[in-house]
Amino acid sequence: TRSTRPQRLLKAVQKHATRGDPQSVISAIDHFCRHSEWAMNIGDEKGSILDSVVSEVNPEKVLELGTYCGYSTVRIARLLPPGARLITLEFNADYAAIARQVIIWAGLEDKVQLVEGASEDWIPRMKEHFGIETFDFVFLDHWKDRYLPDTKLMEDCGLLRKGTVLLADNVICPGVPDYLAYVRNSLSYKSCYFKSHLEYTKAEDGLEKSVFLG
Ligand SMILES: CNc1ncnc2c1ncn2[C@@H]1O[C@H](/C=C/CNC(=O)c2cc(-c3ccc(F)cc3)cc(O)c2O)[C@@H](O)[C@H]1O
Ligand SMILES: [Mg+2]
Repeated sequence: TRSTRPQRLLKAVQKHATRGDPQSVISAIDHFCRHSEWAMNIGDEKGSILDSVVSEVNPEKVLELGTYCGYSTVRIARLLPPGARLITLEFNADYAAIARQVIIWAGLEDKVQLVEGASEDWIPRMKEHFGIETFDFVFLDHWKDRYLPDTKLMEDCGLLRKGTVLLADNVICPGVPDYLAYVRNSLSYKSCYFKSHLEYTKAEDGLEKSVFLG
């Protein structure tokens, strides 16, 4: 049967990227998505904004919601200091299998823990299962109608501390209106918008950075 797009994306990584070189993995995926098949990776333009926020926060404990093929996982993990850990949640087994291979190709498997499961099931288990008290940085890029409920769940589970940074993809396209209204109106967040473009296109999109104030 015909291969899937994530399988073809992984093939492109294994063909064009150098094992152990995260930048070459990023470039191979961006080239594939720009010249062969569009895929819903954050991409190079918004990816540079992600890079700058991660570098500014310099987090020890990172949570990513929605791994997909692992593109943003690699972007984030390549910038983390030694000993820092990134937990990424992905409930689609096929995508998780591809992402595992992409992360290994980038040589970042020691910094990344890919958990195959749903965010709503695993957020409440971060403390007892992973020994995580609070996260320093959270990247939201899963189903758009889940950003808000999962943010409230992270609050309720005590996983956010004064200064935790949430960075949300796609706040314009496809859009996350309920989440945006919440973080922009809540007295518990200081929020700002980074205007950009939908990955590999000229359409407007952007990232919302929200600092939890406790
Ligand atoms: C709900 N709990 C969950 N727990 C664990 N993993 C979850 C998950 N929800 C979704 N996922 C996974 O995250 C990923 C979902 C991402 C959803 N993203 C989008 O829909 C999206 C869509 C677009 C998009 C934009 C314009 C357009 F015309 C078409 C698509 C662009 C993006 O950057 C996107 O992120 C998948 O791998 C899915 O299996
Ligand atoms: Mg996205």
